[in-house]
Amino acid sequence: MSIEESSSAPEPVPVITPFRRVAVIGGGAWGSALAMVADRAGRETRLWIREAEAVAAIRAGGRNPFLPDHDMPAGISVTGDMGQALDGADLALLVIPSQFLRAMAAEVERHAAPGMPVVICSKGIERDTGLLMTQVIAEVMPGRPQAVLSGPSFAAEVAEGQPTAVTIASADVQPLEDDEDGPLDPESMGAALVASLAARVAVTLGTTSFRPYLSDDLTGVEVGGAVKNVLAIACGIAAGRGLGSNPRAAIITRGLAELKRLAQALGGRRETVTGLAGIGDLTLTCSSEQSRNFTFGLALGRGATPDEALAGKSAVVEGAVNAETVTALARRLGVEMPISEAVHAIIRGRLDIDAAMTALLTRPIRAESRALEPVVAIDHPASRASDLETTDA
Ligand SMILES: NC(=O)C1=CN([C@@H]2O[C@H](COP(=O)(O)OP(=O)(O)OC[C@H]3O[C@@H](n4cnc5c(N)ncnc54)[C@H](O)[C@@H]3O)[C@@H](O)[C@H]2O)C=CC1
Ligand SMILES: O=C(CO)COP(=O)(O)O
Repeated sequence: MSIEESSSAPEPVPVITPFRRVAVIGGGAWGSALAMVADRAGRETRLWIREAEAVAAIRAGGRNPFLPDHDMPAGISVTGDMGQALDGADLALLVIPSQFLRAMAAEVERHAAPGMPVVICSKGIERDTGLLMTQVIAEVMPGRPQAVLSGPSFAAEVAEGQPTAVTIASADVQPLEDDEDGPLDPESMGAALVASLAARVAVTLGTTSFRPYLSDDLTGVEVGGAVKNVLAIACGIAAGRGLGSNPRAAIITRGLAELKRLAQALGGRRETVTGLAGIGDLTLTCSSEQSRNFTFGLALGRGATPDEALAGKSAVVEGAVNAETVTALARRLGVEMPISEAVHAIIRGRLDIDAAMTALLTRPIRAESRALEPVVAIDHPASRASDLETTDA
């Protein structure tokens, strides 16, 4: 820092008022952990759980079967009554598996106060429509302010209070000055970010162990959360097949290229992909048996069928459904996502794992970066890529 800078008057620190009453809608592992975060941050917290048995278990023994190794703090009020959970709430966190969010959000809309913002904490794309979760919410809760919370955050570690960093994005980050004539002014954008819903949610949930970063790129954040689950299955499959560290690094890196292409095709930004909700969450879930998506892939790689790998599990494996939703969306947009395609084909039983690996490894040889023009594509000497190209649904 220069002498001139250090002697200048300090910038005024903006005061942001946190939300006081937080309703967490969805009491699976992640909703329960986020309720603990809100409680630790000093917010009046209510947790709505769909399963009456889980509500009863918490009331009787203080533990949620969805997060069985952690005590629910007594300060969190747990209920199976949506109206009660939302009564007086000034913020709701929606923590519902992606394929059920539409139905649950419609119920939230019936009980929520007008203008109460919602924070989407689910990671996925809707199967029937191909819509991102923000688009689903815009349809079901029209006009309601919304933010997205995502990033590398295993529920159990958050419940333990392990240091965790997440991204919170909201769309209300408009430049304060008219910059139609030129590039965005970073100062203006920075000021807008501080005044955004994302910032208010961040001060509502931030603690010494839970650190939010702010963004205005909802699309980039959402695509990261949905695609990393599919790639975690790919890494699990490779591990289950007995493959080592080289293949995992290749899947993560080339998977990130797929994630980036899809995010950009949908209007998301490249720097979001290299942030917590992109590469951060991708590396977490691709390298840990704590991930349900990774362990699902592990079972497939060891020879289980998808049904066998999912049997008897109440925990959601978003990537098992999202392999289909992600690849369908990518095809519609003309985006190449060969690893995700391979995962989808394996789950559907259209391609066996060895054939998928060979097909991926023998795709045409091309420049690592598509930024290099013209894009070269040379036939691989051992080409079997046609296996992948014929797996279309
Ligand atoms: N568990 C984690 O570490 C994290 C999970 N997430 C995301 O949070 C979302 C919720 O996941 P978890 O809390 O982990 O779930 P979970 O696997 O712990 O529990 C399953 C959840 O699904 C709900 N559910 C089951 N059938 C339903 C139906 N028909 N309608 C509505 N809800 C139904 C249950 O009530 C329960 O909340 C997912 O999108 C997941 O990707 C995001 C970050 C971390
Ligand atoms: O999203 C998660 C961590 O950020 C949880 O991943 P899994 O659903 O694969 O367990």
